[in-house]
Amino acid sequence: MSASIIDGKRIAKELREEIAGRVASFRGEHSIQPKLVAILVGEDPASQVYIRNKQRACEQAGLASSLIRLPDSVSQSELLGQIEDLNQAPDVHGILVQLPLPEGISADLVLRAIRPEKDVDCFHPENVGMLAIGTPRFLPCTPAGVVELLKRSGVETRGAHVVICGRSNIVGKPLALMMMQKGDGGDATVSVCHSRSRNLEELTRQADILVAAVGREGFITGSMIRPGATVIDVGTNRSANGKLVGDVVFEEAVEIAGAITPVPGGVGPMTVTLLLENTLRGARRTVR
Ligand SMILES: Nc1nc(=O)c2c([nH]1)NC[C@@H]1CN(c3ccc(C(=O)N[C@@H](CCC(=O)O)C(=O)O)cc3)C=[N+]21
Repeated sequence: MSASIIDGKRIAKELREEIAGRVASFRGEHSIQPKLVAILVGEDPASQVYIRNKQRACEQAGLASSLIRLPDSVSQSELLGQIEDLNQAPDVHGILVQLPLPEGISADLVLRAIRPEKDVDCFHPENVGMLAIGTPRFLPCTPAGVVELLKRSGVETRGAHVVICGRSNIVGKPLALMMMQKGDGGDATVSVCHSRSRNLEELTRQADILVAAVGREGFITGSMIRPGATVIDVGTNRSANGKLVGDVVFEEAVEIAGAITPVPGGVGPMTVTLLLENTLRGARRTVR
């Protein structure tokens, strides 16, 4: 048996074209070009890939984007000053500060400094709170990308047991919130596993949908997957040979799963696409 491959690249392209259409009509109606500004501190290689793809995607969808590069040595207060300028700028609708940040800068403080109405990552505590109570302002890009990918590949989440490996604030935790929510793309029974979980394999084998969001190459092996399950690989790890790899041992998993996302070409392109959607949403707010 061999799993069907969920083509994130193709699905992201489809969604991107839809967004481009909506951006065009928004621009026509309001004469405003939605704009995203990303701040990159230092030279994190994973962030470089993300930034490159983001810039290109913005261009293709008709969004304005710019990148502010700051040196590793930048002080926290300088960074906060930059953010405040962007908070005030009327032509900026989305602000994204690339993570991880260098030592000596508090990510917590920085993320709180971003004006919640421009927080296209959905990392600000106010936006996380709104998501948690079911009245989201933005949907966080990677979790929303996962939900959209499942929806568009016909994987039913309603009543399904979703097992998420990883409890980060960026992926595991918000994805759990979204998938347990009432309604379309949600209504799942959600379990969240992490490094302290006992009998991990016993838990993952119960999954109808298994999400790997651990950040460790080779973490999910074939024996952890129930035959026929859908496997979503959120990992973006840099392998020893320089290649981008996920958390799942793909060659094993593809023989057991019913459907599986590859890395690259799975969740990654969806993350970038949902960022475009959020930037448009940020711009919409200013005309309402
Ligand atoms: N504030 C913040 N928000 C983030 O969402 C965030 C971040 N910081 N820091 C870095 C990580 C990493 N990340 C990726 C997103 C897309 C791809 C992506 O497009 N991957 C493609 C392309 C791979 C390639 O071009 O080689 C793929 O998997 O097919 C990769 C990595 C977002 N992150």
